[in-house]
Amino acid sequence: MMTNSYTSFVNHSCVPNACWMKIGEDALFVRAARHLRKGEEVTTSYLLRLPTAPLPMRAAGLRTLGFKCSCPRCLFEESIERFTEMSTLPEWLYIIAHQISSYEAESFMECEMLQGICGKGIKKLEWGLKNLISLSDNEGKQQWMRCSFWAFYILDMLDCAFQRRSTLMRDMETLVRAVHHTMGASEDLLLLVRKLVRRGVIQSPPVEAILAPMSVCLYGKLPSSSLKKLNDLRISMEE
Ligand SMILES: C[S@@+](CC[C@H](N)C(=O)[O-])C[C@H]1O[C@@H](n2cnc3c(N)ncnc32)[C@H](O)[C@@H]1O
Repeated sequence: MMTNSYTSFVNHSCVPNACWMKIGEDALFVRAARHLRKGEEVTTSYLLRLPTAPLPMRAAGLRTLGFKCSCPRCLFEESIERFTEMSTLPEWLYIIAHQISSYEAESFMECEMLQGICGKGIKKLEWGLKNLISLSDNEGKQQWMRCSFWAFYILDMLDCAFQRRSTLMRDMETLVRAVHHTMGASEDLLLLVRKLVRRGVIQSPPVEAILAPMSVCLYGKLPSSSLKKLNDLRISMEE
């Protein structure tokens, strides 16, 4: 873990190996999001808004900071775009899907049109991932793409929840693992899954196990009572 004075030397990557941890106004930490190899460059995501988002949105965010990212995830996403055509879906669609899945999960059942579009997009993407990527490094790259479109996956999953509830847990686990693999953590996804557990849409014990590594990235190795206090503090600061 490194603190304020060193964090300004950390470069950006869309597949970072560390994440920011800010406590209060003054404390800024960079903490490892995965095991770091000796000599490996430490990177974080500079994208404060929607860091998990698809390539065009990440690129636009980084343009405002004055550079183009050439990390493996960006290069891969660019190379597969002409097959999946995911960027033909408008940016507002992603933003709305993200807002609904992150903050307004209560109303997810009322978004049939949006869910239909997201579902079609995801089917095309999954087809592309299965058929277009060489088998050698298929798994990791699939994870990156699922991370980029996690809000679409959530809407699609919840849309289908009543027809195939038994697979919801497995799909959710796959998605959380994909985001963890790519980014270390997404606080939005973490909060959403917790919300779904509270509402009884998915069951708690297995979810806790898959969320644990994300919680550790965001808040460190703290007991759940402290995590809750931190989360409550963050939410009350936003209100
Ligand atoms: C906080 S500094 C990072 C440390 C800086 N590279 C240095 O040597 O001091 C931020 C600047 O580093 C550059 N930078 C960081 N990540 C980059 C990346 N993935 N690709 C290109 N430039 C990057 C950009 O110019 C950015 O404005």
